[in-house]
Amino acid sequence: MIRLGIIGTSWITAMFIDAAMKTNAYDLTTVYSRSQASGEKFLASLDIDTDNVDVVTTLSDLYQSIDVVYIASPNALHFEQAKVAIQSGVHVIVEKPSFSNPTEFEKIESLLAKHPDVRLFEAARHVHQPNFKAIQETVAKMAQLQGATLVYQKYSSRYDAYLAGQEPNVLTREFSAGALYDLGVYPIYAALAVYGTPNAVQYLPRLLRNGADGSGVANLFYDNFNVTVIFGKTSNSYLPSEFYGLKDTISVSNIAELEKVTYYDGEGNSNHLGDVPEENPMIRESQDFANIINDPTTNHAEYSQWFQLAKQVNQTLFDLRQSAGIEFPADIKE
Ligand SMILES: NC(=O)C1=CN([C@@H]2O[C@H](COP(=O)(O)OP(=O)(O)OC[C@H]3O[C@@H](n4cnc5c(N)ncnc54)[C@H](OP(=O)(O)O)[C@@H]3O)[C@@H](O)[C@H]2O)C=CC1
Ligand SMILES: O=C1CO[C@H](CO)[C@@H](O)[C@@H]1O
Repeated sequence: MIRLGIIGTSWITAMFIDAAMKTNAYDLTTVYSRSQASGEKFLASLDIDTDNVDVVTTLSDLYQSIDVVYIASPNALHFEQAKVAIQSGVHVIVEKPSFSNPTEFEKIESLLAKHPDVRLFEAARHVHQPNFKAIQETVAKMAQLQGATLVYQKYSSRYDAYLAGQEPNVLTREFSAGALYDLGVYPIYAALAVYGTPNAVQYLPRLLRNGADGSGVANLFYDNFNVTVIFGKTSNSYLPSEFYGLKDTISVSNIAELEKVTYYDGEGNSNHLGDVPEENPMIRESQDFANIINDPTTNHAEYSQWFQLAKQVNQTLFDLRQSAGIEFPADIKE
């Protein structure tokens, strides 16, 4: 069993733990929280046997007792927490977006080179779903690609707090957040996983009063087509995403959740691709990561592919941000 520790005690961590337990590959051993009380409260909220789980409040206590850490803290904290994990010989599963900028990513890559037995995964759950593989395989068969329109726009419960005058982490540049890094990362990941790295990018954001982006439209320019990406945290969209061949189209109900994937041929006849996803969308990624931790040699090519994709996404998010003049304090810390 892989000894799992976690950082971050919000709902997404509970979902990851549920997924990890369902794979039967992990054993939750340690919860890290800034406060003992909130760590214990989180532990008590889990629907699993937690008798042998410790709550700790320092990273050194966390990292001495685990094989892998799942990091779901605000984005700007990922770098330091992952760095110390790697230095401690602990594998890392870091939530999207993994790091604030390419400088942080490259520092992590250099550190990993000094710790060759340690693996780092970005938790981009959608690209591990069978329905995502169905999209990739179908696009690969399409004649004369014409690009895509990808949408992920979801009203943030934290936008209520913002409107009431507060500064929730996910809507601030201080925590390397905003619409592009929080939600845009899903369609950007999808575009790069399907089409590779774009030649050029452009981002037109709508900024909040604090300079973070609340919503926006991005364009990714490839040799023969463009990908338009629409995302935001200030309203809900029910538009599907689409990938275009010359006459045929793949329509996806939601590019992050991938509940329904439909193929339309040139005459408009449709058929469903893939399957109904599991209720917990993190099961596939946690299983994929466990396979690599348990057998790093056999699964090395797959690991390298994901790592390179994570690196390209990190660079693309940064380039998009640069094109819009959005700076994060983490860029200055470089
Ligand atoms: N894959 C997915 O579907 C999702 C992924 N995410 C990702 O998970 C990560 C966390 O997001 P989210 O839960 O919204 O983040 P939050 O702002 O809610 O913070 C998460 C946790 O981090 C700790 N924390 C909060 N503020 C601070 C701070 N100022 N300093 C240090 N620690 C802090 C808290 O844990 P404690 O108090 O116990 O220390 C908190 O529970 C992000 O990277 C996000 O992108 C988020 C939602 C869904
Ligand atoms: O990845 C994510 C998916 O949805 C959440 C909100 O519902 C986001 O805030 C989050 O970061």
